[in-house]
Amino acid sequence: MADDGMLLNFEIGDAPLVSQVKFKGGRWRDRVKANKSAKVASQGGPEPAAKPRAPYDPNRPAKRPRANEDGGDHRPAKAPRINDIPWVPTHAMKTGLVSSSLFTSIPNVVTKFDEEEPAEPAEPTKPSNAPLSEEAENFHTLGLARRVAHHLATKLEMKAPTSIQKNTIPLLIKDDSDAFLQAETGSGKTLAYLLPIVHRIMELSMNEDGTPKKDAKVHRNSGLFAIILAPTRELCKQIAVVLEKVLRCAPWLVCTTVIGGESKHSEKARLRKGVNILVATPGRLTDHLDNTKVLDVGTVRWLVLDEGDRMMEMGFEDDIKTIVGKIRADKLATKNSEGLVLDGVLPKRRVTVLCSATMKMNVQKLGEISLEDAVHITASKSEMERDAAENSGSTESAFTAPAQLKQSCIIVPAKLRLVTLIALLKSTFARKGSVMKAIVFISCADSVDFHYEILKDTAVIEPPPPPPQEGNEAPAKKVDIHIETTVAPAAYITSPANTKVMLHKLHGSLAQPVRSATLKAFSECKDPAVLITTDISSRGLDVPAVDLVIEYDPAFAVPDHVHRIGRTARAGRSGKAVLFLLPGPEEGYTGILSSSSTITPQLYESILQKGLASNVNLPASSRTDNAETESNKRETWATRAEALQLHIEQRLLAPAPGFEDAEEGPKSHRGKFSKAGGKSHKQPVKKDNPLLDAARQAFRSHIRAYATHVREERVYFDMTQLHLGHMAKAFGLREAPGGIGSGISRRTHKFTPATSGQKGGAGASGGAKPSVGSKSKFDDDEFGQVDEDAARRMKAKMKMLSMNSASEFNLG
Ligand SMILES: Nc1ncnc2c1ncn2[C@@H]1O[C@H](COP(=O)(O)OP(=O)(O)OP(=O)(O)O)[C@@H](O)[C@H]1O
Repeated sequence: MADDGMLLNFEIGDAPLVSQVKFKGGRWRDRVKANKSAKVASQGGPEPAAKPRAPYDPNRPAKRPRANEDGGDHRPAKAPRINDIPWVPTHAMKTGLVSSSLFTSIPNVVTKFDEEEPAEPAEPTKPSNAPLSEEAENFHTLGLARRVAHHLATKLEMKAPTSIQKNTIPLLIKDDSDAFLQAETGSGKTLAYLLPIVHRIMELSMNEDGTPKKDAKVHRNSGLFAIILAPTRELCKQIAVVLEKVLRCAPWLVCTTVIGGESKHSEKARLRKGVNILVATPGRLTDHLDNTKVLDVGTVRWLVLDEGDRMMEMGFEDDIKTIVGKIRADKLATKNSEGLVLDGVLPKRRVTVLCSATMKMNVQKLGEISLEDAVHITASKSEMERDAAENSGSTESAFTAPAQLKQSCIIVPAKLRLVTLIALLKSTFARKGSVMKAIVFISCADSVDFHYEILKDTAVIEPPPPPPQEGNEAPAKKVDIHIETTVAPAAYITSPANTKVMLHKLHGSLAQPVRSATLKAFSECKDPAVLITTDISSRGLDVPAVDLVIEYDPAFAVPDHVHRIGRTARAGRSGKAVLFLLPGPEEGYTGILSSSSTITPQLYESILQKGLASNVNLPASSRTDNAETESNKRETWATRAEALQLHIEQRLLAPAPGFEDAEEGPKSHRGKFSKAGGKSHKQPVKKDNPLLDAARQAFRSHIRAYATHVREERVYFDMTQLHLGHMAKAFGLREAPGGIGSGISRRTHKFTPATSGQKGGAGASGGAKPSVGSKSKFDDDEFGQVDEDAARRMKAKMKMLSMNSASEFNLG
């Protein structure tokens, strides 16, 4: 592929390469300039390193004095003009394309950085969501049957409960009140509500000595006792997997899911066979309650609403009202159809449990719909933490990130975002074993698609091996067709230590089997892996070994940020979270985040330096020789960043396959010519590279998504302050494409990711393309609230853009 060629040319600083450059085509001025620089380069001069460049000092204060303010220039040295760089990809010369500098006209960062790297605390921070000490607590002493406690300890390697489990389990075993469970991400809320439910259902078939009854054993047809609702199919599946593991100690009990994405017929068939615990998405359950007669909720004693606030946010309020109403309306059966007495062992009333790590205002509303005299159960906090939470007075601040999670932010100028992201991922995976899994959160599906395409290896996944020949014993390797377009090696992120890093993408516009298979692939990947995703992965997702979360686009609201970063540092494990912010108003955003946790600012320059310090960990396909040569040592991170950006821009501008072939002219012409007996007229038809289209679409969706930050936070995420031209650079584009204005006028903080086709998801977090079975996420009807102010600001922005169309990117 042409891209590969460019990757090869990305190997920089090799003199022999320069002498092979022949400049043809393009504008004559560019050819003359290019020939001049090639001639100079072939005579050994001027090398990038020879240019006067301010040495980079990572320890310098980030509050950068302006150039000459203190007699020196602390900004990265101006990168050489592209035509002066002898290793510039030949394609740029051929087509007369020139890149603008990444380091010019970038806004000042006002955040103050520590002069020195913050010293590591003498003692590592104590995890706040870890299991308690085994000596002090165990599951049996909380009231769980010995059989369950033993199963947890021996089969699931869980010997002691977490704090929220310790506080919830005894209460839900003894008491029949409604409950609101609230604890940090990764603190084990799922088992906190599952274990008491399983324990009490199991009790129906246990003797007093804890042995299973011989005759009256509960089986799958004994009744549906509990329904667990969760907002996304992924989360439902995850809950079902945990439940299945627990139920291995009571194999006579059965759980299943009704979540859509498969035929209703097969879901009905499973319900008909009988089920004791059902995990469902609200939309699908409502459908079954309306249409599936076999679904009898008379015996249901528990209704759990996991991630309740998210369900409200996704527009499931009406479904939840319907479900609660139908369950409550159905008379509570004291005996099941087989005459088994349920009261006394199971709760005497219908118990509702609401669950979340954060509490948005809509949880209160959900509480009003579903809870009656609920007990508020939280994880035990130290006195100091409780005081801090109370003193802060904020409703959201009580919900902090796990204490052991290390948070930092990078203030990156828009133009440098993409190269900084690549540099960060490269340095992250530079050492073997240090980071196994990273999640990158991006605001919309189109942008996820684009970044996946840019970061993946151009040679996608190995084709499936041929079927075994007769006599050939080797079993055929199974390749999951669902992940062919969502899992690929990551070309830019590899290092000599980690030569294989797998890239995954996930968003709500993908078909359900693809989503499930991709998540499974990420979760089970033995190689280091990166997941690029929308907020669809922010809630409840429990993937072991996620060491790093990168918020490349900030969350649309603070609670979403808390959930996103909570994908790491789970159950006492360590983890890091990095937030990308733009210089300017966005820098103030850390103020509202750091009321509950410390966020250390990092210099983007040091990220670039770390990630692009050496040439040897460039994409495998671009390496002609792994040895660190003298010439590539001379390169600086700034020129490497320029080269990387240029390379990406070139990939976008490379002609689409078939561009060089002359194509038939328009049909009408062809007909005319042939009728007249003339020669068939061929004319080249320009086709844009699909990657360029993807970049433009991603850019548009990104800008639209930017407008959907919650109203209170728009002071930090201010559309009017966004430099669209600079932002375009972060998508490998040389100028901002048009077409952003339409649709921007309508926005809402009730953005709804198209997570599953359960609800036609509107909004940015799920992506800016139509979800499965839904309309475009920016369709007018999808938005509940019209923001005329946003429309006005956007129009002004677009006007400004068209006035400045001779932007700095139109250099060619
Ligand atoms: N007692 C325990 N001992 C060890 N590990 C546990 C224990 N309880 C739960 N875990 C593990 O902790 C992880 C997080 O659990 P879970 O997904 O229930 O957290 P959560 O509080 O629901 O998080 P979130 O709010 O992000 O959804 C899981 O991998 C789970 O297996």
